[in-house]
Amino acid sequence: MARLKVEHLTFSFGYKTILEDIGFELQEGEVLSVVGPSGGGKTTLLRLCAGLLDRQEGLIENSFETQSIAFQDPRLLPWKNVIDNIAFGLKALGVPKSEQLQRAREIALRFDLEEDDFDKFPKELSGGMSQRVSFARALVTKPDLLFLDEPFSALDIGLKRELQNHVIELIGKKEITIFFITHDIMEAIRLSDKILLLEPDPGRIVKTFTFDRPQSQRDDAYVYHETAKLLSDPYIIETFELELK
Ligand SMILES: Nc1ncnc2c1ncn2[C@@H]1O[C@H](COP(=O)(O)OP(=O)(O)OP(=O)(O)O)[C@@H](O)[C@H]1O
Repeated sequence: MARLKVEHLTFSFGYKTILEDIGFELQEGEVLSVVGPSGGGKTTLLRLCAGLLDRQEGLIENSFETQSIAFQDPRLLPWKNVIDNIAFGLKALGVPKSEQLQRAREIALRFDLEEDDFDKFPKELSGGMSQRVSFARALVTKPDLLFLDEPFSALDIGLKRELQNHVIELIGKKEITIFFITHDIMEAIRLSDKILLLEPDPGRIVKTFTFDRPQSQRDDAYVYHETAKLLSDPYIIETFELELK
């Protein structure tokens, strides 16, 4: 079974220690979230795990065969239209052109992009549309491991729920493993099997929360209840510097 295993990971930018002695395991089919305050090192951890930054101390073992990443900022190629942006990863995998276009169109429609939008270039798209294109591009290759760096944070509530539901569908089919970073505890509870709480300066994992109920059965009542529970947890209160009322 594939897994991402991290042990005693410590990382610095210059003289500043950003992450200290991080350890966790993400098993195939699981969703693991990292939550914590801004600047705590979440993106740095994701970039290390995805191989975008070189490891300094500690161990990272990633045995997933394929992976992709969706970032908060869509990072579309400005000279390619919607469909070619989505198909870009398939081209790199050597998928024939006609199949690239067919798969890109299918996923674009599933993400509620319209035929009229397919020929548009990134500068002609709204923020929400760009985000959907970016998300479609990450998923079109059917990666075994998906890294999500706050991909929903700039979206309106309707669109956020829609994309989250799409992720929940994939999770239900056990088709994907997800490493997810977010500021949003409610979002993390909706989607995750496990949440790691990252305390800043230097970034350390101070607590792990686990959720047994399948994501497809987490209704609003469950999510609100679990959120309220987490928001009264002393580690969450201290890490996010929440004031008790
Ligand atoms: N390339 C870099 N060079 C130097 N310092 C960096 C670099 N990238 C990030 N940092 C610093 O590392 C720390 C952690 O940043 P990181 O982006 O990982 O945090 P984060 O928890 O993802 O924050 P946010 O939630 O705001 O995105 C910050 O102090 C940031 O200024």
